Amino acid sequence: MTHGTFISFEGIDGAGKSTHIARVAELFRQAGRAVVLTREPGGTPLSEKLRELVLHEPMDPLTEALLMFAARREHLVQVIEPALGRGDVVLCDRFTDATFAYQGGGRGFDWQVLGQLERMVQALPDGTLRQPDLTVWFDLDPLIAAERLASARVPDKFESQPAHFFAAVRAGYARRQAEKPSRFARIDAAQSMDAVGAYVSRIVSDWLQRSAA
Ligand SMILES: Nc1ncnc2c1ncn2[C@@H]1O[C@H](COP(=O)(O)OP(=O)(O)O)[C@@H](O)[C@H]1O
Ligand SMILES: Cc1cn([C@H]2C[C@H](O)[C@@H](COP(=O)(O)OP(=O)(O)O)O2)c(=O)[nH]c1=O
Repeated sequence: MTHGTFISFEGIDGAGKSTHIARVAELFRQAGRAVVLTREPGGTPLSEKLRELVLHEPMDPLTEALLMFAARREHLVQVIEPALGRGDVVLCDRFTDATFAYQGGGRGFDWQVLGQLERMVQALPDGTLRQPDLTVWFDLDPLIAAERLASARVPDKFESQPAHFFAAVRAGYARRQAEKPSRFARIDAAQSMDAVGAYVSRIVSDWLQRSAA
């Protein structure tokens, strides 16, 4: 079966993911690859409806985690798996690491239960687990992220959380990286936009070279 390339982009709100994803898409297109640019929660009409709910309605932490995974399941089946089957590059603004970081780290929801949901939702027919081939983690001090966001946009439910919530989310990402170090590329997102952009490009170029070898 053809297998494309699946890259996720992670980090606390305001770390700079959205700024750099379009540039990564361009790099792959220049290399002749078809690119699917998508996001979570979201990426299908139903998942986008679920996104509206989870980003704006207060709810119980289990309900929140289940809706994230429900949106993900739909996204996997409708968009991600077909694209990988065609051999495309899927660039996803957040994936399951965000659930571990936000619902696990930030909200304190049980890490093992999240692992069970992950195995249920991301199981492939051959019994393996769908995971990104590469996860680019924009790591940033929550105080710097808050300064950036203050002048950037109206905050949603998550973005209105206090700095200690984002410190816990950041710790959640660090825990995920420690569990799967080979999948993660950590970027010091406190650097200038140009420096971060150059580093992201280098990571992706290395990836292109490796996948062409
Ligand atoms: N390296 C950087 N230095 C300073 N400001 C940045 C940097 N990267 C992004 N920004 C700004 O910070 C804000 C949040 O960036 P964004 O890419 O939307 O973050 P995210 O998608 O991770 O939430 C935007 O106004 C963006 O222009
Ligand atoms: C995918 C995912 C996102 N989120 C949160 C993180 C973000 O605050 C929010 C939406 O992410 P994002 O698309 O990065 O927001 P924006 O478009 O405003 O940059 O959803 C979770 O809490 N759990 C998840 O599993």
